[in-house]
Amino acid sequence: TKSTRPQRLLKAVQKHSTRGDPQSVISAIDHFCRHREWAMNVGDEKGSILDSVVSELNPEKVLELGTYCGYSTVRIARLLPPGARLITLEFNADYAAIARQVIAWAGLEDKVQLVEGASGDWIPRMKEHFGIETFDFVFLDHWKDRYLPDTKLMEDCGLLRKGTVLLADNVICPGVPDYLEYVRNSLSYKSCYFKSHLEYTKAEDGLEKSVFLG
Ligand SMILES: O=C(NC/C=C/[C@H]1O[C@@H](n2ccc(=O)cc2)[C@H](O)[C@@H]1O)c1cc([N+](=O)[O-])cc(O)c1O
Ligand SMILES: [Mg+2]
Repeated sequence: TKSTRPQRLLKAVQKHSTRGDPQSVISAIDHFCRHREWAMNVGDEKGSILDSVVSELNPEKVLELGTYCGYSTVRIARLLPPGARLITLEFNADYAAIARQVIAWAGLEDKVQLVEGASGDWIPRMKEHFGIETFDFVFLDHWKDRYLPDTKLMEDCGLLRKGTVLLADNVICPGVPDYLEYVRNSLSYKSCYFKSHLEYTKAEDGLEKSVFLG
């Protein structure tokens, strides 16, 4: 039977990158997506912006919504200090199986906990199940109609503290208008837009960085 795109992406990682070398994994995925098959990774251009936000923040507790094949998981985890933890939520079991192998190939499994299921089910369980008080950094890159409800859910569950940074992918393409309107108009957030391009294309897209003010 025909392979899936995530399976072909994993094969490209195993063929063209070095085990235990996260940067080579990132480069292999970007090359595959630019020259073989486009895939919905945050990509190299927006990925550099993601890197700078993570490096500046040095977060201890990170939540990623939407693992897919683990590209941004590897980008973030490779920058985390020792002892820092990244929890990444993935709904699709097939994507999760590929992501686990990409994360392991990069040698980052000790920093990453991939949880299978829906964000709406797991966000309310972060405290009792993972012993998380609050997150320092949240990367939103899952279903675009879930960005806003999940942000409100994180607020309601007390998972955001003064200074928690939310970074949202795709605020232009495919777009998340309700989320943007909320974080840009709410008195609880200081928000700013990082203009960039949709991964591996010339179309405009960007990241919205929103600091929770408590
Ligand atoms: O649609 C997009 N992303 C949706 C991602 C969804 C991912 O989040 C997971 N999830 C995890 C937990 C959940 O609760 C729900 C879903 C899904 O199982 C999937 O792995 C998208 C589309 C384009 N595009 O150009 O079309 C570009 C992008 O950068 C994108 O991110
Ligand atoms: Mg995206």
